[in-house]
Amino acid sequence: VLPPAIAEKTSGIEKSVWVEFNQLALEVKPLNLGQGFPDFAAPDTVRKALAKACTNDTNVLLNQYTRGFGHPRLIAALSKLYSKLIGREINQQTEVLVTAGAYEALFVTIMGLVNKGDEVIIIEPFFDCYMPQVKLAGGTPVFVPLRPRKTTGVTSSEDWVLDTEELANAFSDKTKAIIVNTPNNPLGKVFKYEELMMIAGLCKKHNVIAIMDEVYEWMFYTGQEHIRMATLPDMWERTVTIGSAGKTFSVTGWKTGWAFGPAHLMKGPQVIHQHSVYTCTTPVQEAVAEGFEIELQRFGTPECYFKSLPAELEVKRDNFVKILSDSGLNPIIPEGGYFILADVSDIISKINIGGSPNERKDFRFVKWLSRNRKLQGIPPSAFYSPEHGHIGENYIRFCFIKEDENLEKAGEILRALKKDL
Ligand SMILES: Cc1ncc(COP(=O)(O)O)c(CNOCC(=O)O)c1O
Repeated sequence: VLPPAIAEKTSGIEKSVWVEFNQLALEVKPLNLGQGFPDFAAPDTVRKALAKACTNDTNVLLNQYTRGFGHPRLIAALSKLYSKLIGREINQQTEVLVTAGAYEALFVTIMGLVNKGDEVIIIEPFFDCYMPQVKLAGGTPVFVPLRPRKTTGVTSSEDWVLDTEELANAFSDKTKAIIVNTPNNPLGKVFKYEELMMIAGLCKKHNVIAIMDEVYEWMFYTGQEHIRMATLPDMWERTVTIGSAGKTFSVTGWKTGWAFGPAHLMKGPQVIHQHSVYTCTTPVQEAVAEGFEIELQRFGTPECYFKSLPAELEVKRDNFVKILSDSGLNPIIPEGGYFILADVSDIISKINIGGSPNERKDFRFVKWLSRNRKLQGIPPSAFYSPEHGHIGENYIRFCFIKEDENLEKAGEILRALKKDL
């Protein structure tokens, strides 16, 4: 008899939408508008910086271990950038932690702050790892969904709002933290000042920490602005902000992220980090640091990558909204991020998508579309709790940080599907 293997703490969190649908993509080889990464080259600034770091004959130690909480050059760049954005001096030694992607920043923050039995409020739709990470920390996730105020005609992520009473009722004396993702994946909602102030008020009233997932902080479109919770009155001391080099510089394969906040909130995450990943890749951190130094030089100009990328994405977004509308899918126009949800209930009602009845409609539809029309998205109900999955299951999520020709190809596939129905 073999010893009992998998740890009990993994029960209930075995599934991962990324594992399942990346496997499908490998099998089917569809046009993949599923997982969020660009299908075009990353900016030369950081690519050249990485090549230089790896092959630097004067500083050969760039291929060896660096400082555990973050490579000094990157910590300095992050502190300089965010001190400017937050409007306060961020201490390089105690208030910034570099991690293996924002994924790890979320993990060490939740593991480092949440005690067994603590409740953590998660606003839906949410980046799927929040729930399993809260459970691994022994916490209890409490879900509060954004709900659409408007579902007919052209809609926007702005139409998806929190019911303030429902949110207020979710707080209890056990609530330790609330996780807010703005700009939001998969909706693309950019939380407004008033919405963040409402959340901040509840955090202060119940002495709750705000864990802000801001990996899409530069990707907001005309008429929008990204407001940082840590800048709101009396919120610095109770906010941990999380960022991603993968999203900021379009290098998702580099798996480098960060968390920053007051020293008393960073201590726990640092302890978890030092006993798990301990230190992140040195040459990549060197290259990301150089990337930030370059962008800080030209900060605010149209050439700055933090401006040029969203400008390029907004054109892609508007083109893809038209492609979806022309194909009979009702898009929710995102205010930010690089994903778009489209209502597919009309299409689903006209085809036999098959699949097992205990699987949500959107999971079955995404598999059907990938296998039968070689176009892959992601099922949005994966970004909901089981009880609220019905809110997302009439949609499909597409990623539009893709070459224009690939977005056009997706349009051809979808228009052909509409014709066949
Ligand atoms: C909100 C959010 N937080 C955190 C992360 C993780 O960031 P990183 O890649 O830096 O670990 C991501 C990356 N998402 O990409 C997968 C997808 O949705 O297709 C994210 O969207």
